[in-house]
Amino acid sequence: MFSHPTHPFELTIDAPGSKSITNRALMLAALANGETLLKGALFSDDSRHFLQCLKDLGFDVVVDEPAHTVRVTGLGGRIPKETAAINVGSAGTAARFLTAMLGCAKGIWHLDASEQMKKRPMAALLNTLTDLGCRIDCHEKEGYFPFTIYSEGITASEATVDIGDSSQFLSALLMAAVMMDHDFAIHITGNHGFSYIHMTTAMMRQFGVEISVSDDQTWRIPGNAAYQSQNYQIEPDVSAAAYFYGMAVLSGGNVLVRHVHFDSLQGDIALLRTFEEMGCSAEDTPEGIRLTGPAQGRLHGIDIDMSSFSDQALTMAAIAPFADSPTFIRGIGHIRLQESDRMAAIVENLSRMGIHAAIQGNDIYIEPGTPHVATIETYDDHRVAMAFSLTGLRTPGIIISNPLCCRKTFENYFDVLDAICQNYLK
Ligand SMILES: O=C(O)C1=C[C@@H](OP(=O)(O)O)[C@@H](O)[C@H](O)C1
Ligand SMILES: C=C(OP(=O)(O)O)C(=O)O
Repeated sequence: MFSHPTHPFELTIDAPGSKSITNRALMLAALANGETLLKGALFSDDSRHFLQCLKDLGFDVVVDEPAHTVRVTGLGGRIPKETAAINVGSAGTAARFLTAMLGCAKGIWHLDASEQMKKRPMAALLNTLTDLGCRIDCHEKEGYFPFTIYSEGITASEATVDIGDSSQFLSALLMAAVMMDHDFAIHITGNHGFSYIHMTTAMMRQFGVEISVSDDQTWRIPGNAAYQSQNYQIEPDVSAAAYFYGMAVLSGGNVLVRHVHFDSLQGDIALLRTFEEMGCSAEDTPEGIRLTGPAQGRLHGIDIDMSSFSDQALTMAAIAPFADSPTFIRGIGHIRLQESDRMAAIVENLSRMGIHAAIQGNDIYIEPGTPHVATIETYDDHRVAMAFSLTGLRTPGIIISNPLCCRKTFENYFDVLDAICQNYLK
């Protein structure tokens, strides 16, 4: 439950390590040859599952949580065990990346997941791996977790994958393709934002593998490619930082999140440019970006394609009612397939607060208004919980049901929020 800020926020704060970068770096480190030290790693349910999966596959992984580091000893593309059972929890990244990695490795692999992840799409990736020669037995429902992969390794030289449901399918295959010792090409079908694919190729480059792309349609990975072990600094999570920046937007104050910069690998950084268009100002200082919110009543609605930073659709939806004109969030149809049906979660929770919002195909329309007190149904979705905590800053008394679901990517978000609020709320 929240109450009204008494004065604008003036905040300098740290965000946890990036989930997307941590889980990519874990995969790249495991496939590199030798010891990689990851600094600034995230420790949350998603990365804890990835770490446990690597251990269950036999990798030597040493975690130092207080130091935010992980040491991974990679075996140059080899998996230590020939058969293993892993559980990816609710992490889409672990689910997709490790499925591709094991599909490329000779062995028998049993993969299980949380009840939430069992409902999320895997079929496009499983179809591609089947086309490449793997046998995959799904144990509950065709195209979903849990399943067993029987792989003899991959000898084919090209594959096609449909990324309409998730760009993680392509990211997974790109990173895993380095395990093959021949040239490999991946073609895509389906539409999806490319920001996370660009993150993948940028990180592959940082780990020493250069791949070529034709028209964002075909990716070629050279047969002699190999990841290099190294010391690697993980960026803070911009998707998590967005909730702190949202506090500046709604309180009219300013918030600086340390080490967040506009040259981030993370596409969600585009949210800050969007906030600028809505009336905020952003300054990239050596310490991090400082966002200053507009004076009360000066926040403008926006018509914005968020397909390449759709994790922030919920943040935008929580803020949009306070704008002086309607907001259109476009190109986000795929968020129906994430931790919850996020389009439905937006409309349902806004209407509980008396705000008119409507789904129009792949877009959402939100009218300005004054949200009233309501209980937010989180559907066990961390972003629903964290995003609507922002609405609570302007609508005292909002209740977030099951706030602990934030543990997926930001374990102590509500403790941090509480500590912030002590200074600003009456
Ligand atoms: O590759 C990644 O790290 C991610 C890709 C996106 O998922 P989709 O590609 O399924 O939209 C994003 O929503 C998710 O939080 C992280
Ligand atoms: C969609 C998300 O996660 P995942 O990596 O499980 O797809 C998310 O973090 O908003």
